[in-house]
Amino acid sequence: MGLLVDGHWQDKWYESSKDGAFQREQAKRRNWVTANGEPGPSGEGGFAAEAGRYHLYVSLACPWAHRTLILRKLKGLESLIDVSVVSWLMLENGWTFDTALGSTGDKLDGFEFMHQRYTADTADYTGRVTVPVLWDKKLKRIVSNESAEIIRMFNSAFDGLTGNDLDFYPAPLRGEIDALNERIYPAVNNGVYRAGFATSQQAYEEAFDEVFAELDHLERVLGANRYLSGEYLTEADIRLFTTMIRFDAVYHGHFKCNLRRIADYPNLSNWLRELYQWPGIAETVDFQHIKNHYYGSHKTINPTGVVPKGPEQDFNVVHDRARLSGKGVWRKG
Ligand SMILES: N[C@@H](CCC(=O)N[C@@H](CS)C(=O)NCC(=O)O)C(=O)O
Repeated sequence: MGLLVDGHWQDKWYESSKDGAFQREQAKRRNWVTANGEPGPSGEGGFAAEAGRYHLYVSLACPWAHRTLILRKLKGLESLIDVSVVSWLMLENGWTFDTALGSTGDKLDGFEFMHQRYTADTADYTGRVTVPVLWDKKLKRIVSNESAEIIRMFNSAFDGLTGNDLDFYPAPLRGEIDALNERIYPAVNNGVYRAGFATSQQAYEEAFDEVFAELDHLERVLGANRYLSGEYLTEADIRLFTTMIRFDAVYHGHFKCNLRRIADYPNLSNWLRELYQWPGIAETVDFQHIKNHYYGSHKTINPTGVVPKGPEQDFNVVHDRARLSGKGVWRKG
């Protein structure tokens, strides 16, 4: 674990604030691929949607990268946007490339380290070296290293090439989806990390309480709604899914979020199984990478690197969500 300073790699664990709270760095590359190359909501223009032009770097362990893999799959982008999968192990060199356990190596340049991808973008880059990264092979630049924005690009920019009309961020539901994301990101997606990476009792307990208060709330929401925003499955569900699928296997133990398991929440666990069984989603889930990465890479939390064998889980068990009315994914047009 480390970061680049003026283009040089430094091995350094996260610095928590004075009160022991974990702080996640803001993503620094925020351009957008758009249908015709016009600028998106942030960054510069010049990134037009083209088949084969962009390459996605992911870790199968990482919940943020996982979102992008799911949207790539559900939006039919697999033949247009190829993927490199980093090693599950992240130690003193940060994310590295190998070809063990389904990792692919760096398919573009055969780099050894992910930080080389960042310095290929900017020779004197300063900041953390995170995944996912969307790379432009034509301009040899990072388009974006912000998953929340990469999934929005995938939702629309390539539609003219794929003909895929599924909409995970439909205009009439945007207010509701934004409100869900604004609650769920700090309390749950990042909340489990704030609990796990806290270096003081107080910071841990605050994060822990927020995680479970929000899960209790979501359990009630999913008692009345088939999906988070109602009858349609949206990006809000996908963003929550990648945290929920990891919860009982890693966040409950490794990040000490152990008040309850997701399996103990009837609505959340049935909703989780429905999403897991959604055509295409299970193929994006890799528990070997997930468990090995967290337990093996965070030596400050688990110095031995020993990976627990359990829990026993079967996400293919039938779910009960058809009792609530649902319309699947919104279609454009
Ligand atoms: N804002 C980013 C966060 C990505 C992120 O923090 N990824 C983690 C992996 S789960 C990472 O690469 N961490 C390496 C580091 O912070 O040094 C996004 O959502 O895309």
